[in-house]
Amino acid sequence: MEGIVSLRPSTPRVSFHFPKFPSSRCSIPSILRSPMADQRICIRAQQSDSKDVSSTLSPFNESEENALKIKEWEVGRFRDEIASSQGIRIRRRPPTGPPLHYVGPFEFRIENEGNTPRNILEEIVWNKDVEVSHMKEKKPLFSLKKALDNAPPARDFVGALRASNLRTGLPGLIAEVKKASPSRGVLRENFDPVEIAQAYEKGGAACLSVLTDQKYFQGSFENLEAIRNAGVKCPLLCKEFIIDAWQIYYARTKGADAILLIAAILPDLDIKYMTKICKMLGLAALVEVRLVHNEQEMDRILGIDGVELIGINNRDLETFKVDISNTKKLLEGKRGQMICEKDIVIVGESGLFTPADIAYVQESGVKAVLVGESIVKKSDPAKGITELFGKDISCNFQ
Ligand SMILES: O=P(O)(O)OC[C@@H](O)[C@@H](O)c1c[nH]c2ccccc12
Repeated sequence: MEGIVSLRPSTPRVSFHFPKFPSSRCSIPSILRSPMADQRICIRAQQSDSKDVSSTLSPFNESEENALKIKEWEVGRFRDEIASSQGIRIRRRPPTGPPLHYVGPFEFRIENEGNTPRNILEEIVWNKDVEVSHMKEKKPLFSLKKALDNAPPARDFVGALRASNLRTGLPGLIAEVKKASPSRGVLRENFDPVEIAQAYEKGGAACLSVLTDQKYFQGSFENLEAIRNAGVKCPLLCKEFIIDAWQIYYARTKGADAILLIAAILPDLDIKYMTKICKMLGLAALVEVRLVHNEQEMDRILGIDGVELIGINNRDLETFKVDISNTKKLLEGKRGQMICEKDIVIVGESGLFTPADIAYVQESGVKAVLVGESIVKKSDPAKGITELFGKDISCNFQ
């Protein structure tokens, strides 16, 4: 693949080609030998007959602020490069050209795929990046750390799922409090999060998942907080697109007992780091992999120590396609053995509507399910749970 660099000096325009990324992307040497370094060399070579060019081109002569911008830009490119070596196609931010001062008097631009997200997941992540940076300005980490002292205690999310599985002989239910989604639109007009949460608890849910993303799911942290403060005993998963460790602290201050980490967005190092933060805060981390076309994500996550809970999302968040039929294939053989050895709880997520769906994922090795649409749409969500499982799983019943 070739990238094109255009230099637009006040004098004649110069443009030339350079290899955009080295083909092998995983080794450290390829990272150290960054495309940026190649560009610098090219630019210097192109400009070598003009006077004093190397000094104006060198970032080391820029002001500190410019040098910082350049570093940030380079770090962003390295991060995307590392992510891409792990099969992650989601870019954390819209691609931008390097800071203008990178080449001194020249305007420097890389032609890229444009600043349009490639799919809905990438769009959500780009929006989240802006949203989180605003939130961080309002509540810096040190103030969140102080607020942790007043947060309600974290409860055992994974323990509740295991206990429910033992009690009912069926997968433990994580019932989702979700008003809307980009793929299904508004699911419930008359939406009272606390009422729904209480109905789920009454119906036998082991845990709840509360959407907090506002823009795409019409959720909120207020909903999470209200459910926690209403005295609902089921442990709560904060269903958010986490791209920054700050969000984990924030979720905890709002009463979350677990958070979601999406393998399609986060490179291994982020997952390792964030899992450790969760442990430190007493939170469970549900690490989500996609079922559709994706064994690589499962293998990546199985290779990370300390992961206790893996969700297999039957919906591909890039295309919205739902398919549960590969669950069995993904969980058999060596992977199944590893899951057993590590005592990992597998959660089947999305697109589950009938007792037959539940039976199928259970036979495949799933010990818990995450369900939204099929129960949140019901006028009585507690009854919806009984219909979904084909039997009453509430505590009162047994
Ligand atoms: O409503 P459903 O099809 O039962 O799906 C629930 C849940 O799995 C889904 O909302 C979900 C799974 N992973 C996510 C990540 C972000 C937002 C939402 C999700």
